[in-house]
Amino acid sequence: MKPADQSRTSTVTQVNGTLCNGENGQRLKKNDKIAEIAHHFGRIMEVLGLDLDDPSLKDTPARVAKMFVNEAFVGLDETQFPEVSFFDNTYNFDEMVVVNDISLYSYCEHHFVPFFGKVNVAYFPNKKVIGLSKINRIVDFIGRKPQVQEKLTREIAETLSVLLDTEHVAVYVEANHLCVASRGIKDHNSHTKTGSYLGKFKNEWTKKEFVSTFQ
Ligand SMILES: Nc1nc2c(ncn2[C@@H]2O[C@H](COP(=O)(O)OP(=O)(O)OP(=O)(O)O)[C@@H](O)[C@H]2O)c(=O)[nH]1
Ligand SMILES: [Zn+2]
Repeated sequence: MKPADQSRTSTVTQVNGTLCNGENGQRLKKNDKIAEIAHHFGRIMEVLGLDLDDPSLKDTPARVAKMFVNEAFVGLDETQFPEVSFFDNTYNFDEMVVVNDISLYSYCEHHFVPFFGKVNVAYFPNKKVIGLSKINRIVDFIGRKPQVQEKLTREIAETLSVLLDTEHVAVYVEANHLCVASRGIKDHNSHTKTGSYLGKFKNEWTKKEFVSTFQ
């Protein structure tokens, strides 16, 4: 099941048989998106004074465009949301399930440079239990688009809440932002921590039990 199946999310539009994100007027097929981005990225390189005839640089515009659409920003295309397998909670497990240290790669929407780190997720199962690796896949997918850490944290929590049909979800993200570390203030020691606590996790004791698994 994909969250696009749920009423909560749907910015997807069908264009010429291909599903694209329609929110920003980007009603293009995937290959047209790649061609368009390659054209504009090539222009950026030219404006910067780079030689597009250099054998090492000539394929860079197309390479970057493919990377943006298929990898770095694939999370903008909801049709690529990972397939998720569920299992009936026949054993009636109603304790906290925690997954720690999920790898995260994302992009700052202000500077278009990466931020990356770790995500911790917990939930109380309702009628469904999710395959463990699927939580990592969902975090990876939601990470792969330009955004701020606060929005990312909340989106992971809300998506899991819908998919798992439980209001009891917690997400904690710790990340290093290259826009802070490699430019601007150039502070490579600081990192940013954000949490989203839904349902029972608003209770201080429950939140503490979750936080104690990684701090
Ligand atoms: N709240 C939040 N801010 C972010 C995130 N990623 C980047 N930023 C901040 O977005 C802000 C953009 O500020 P601006 O003043 O417009 O940009 P800037 O002149 O490049 O700012 P400096 O980074 O301070 O050089 C910066 O303070 C960034 O640190 C994020 O995930 N969450
Ligand atoms: Zn930034």
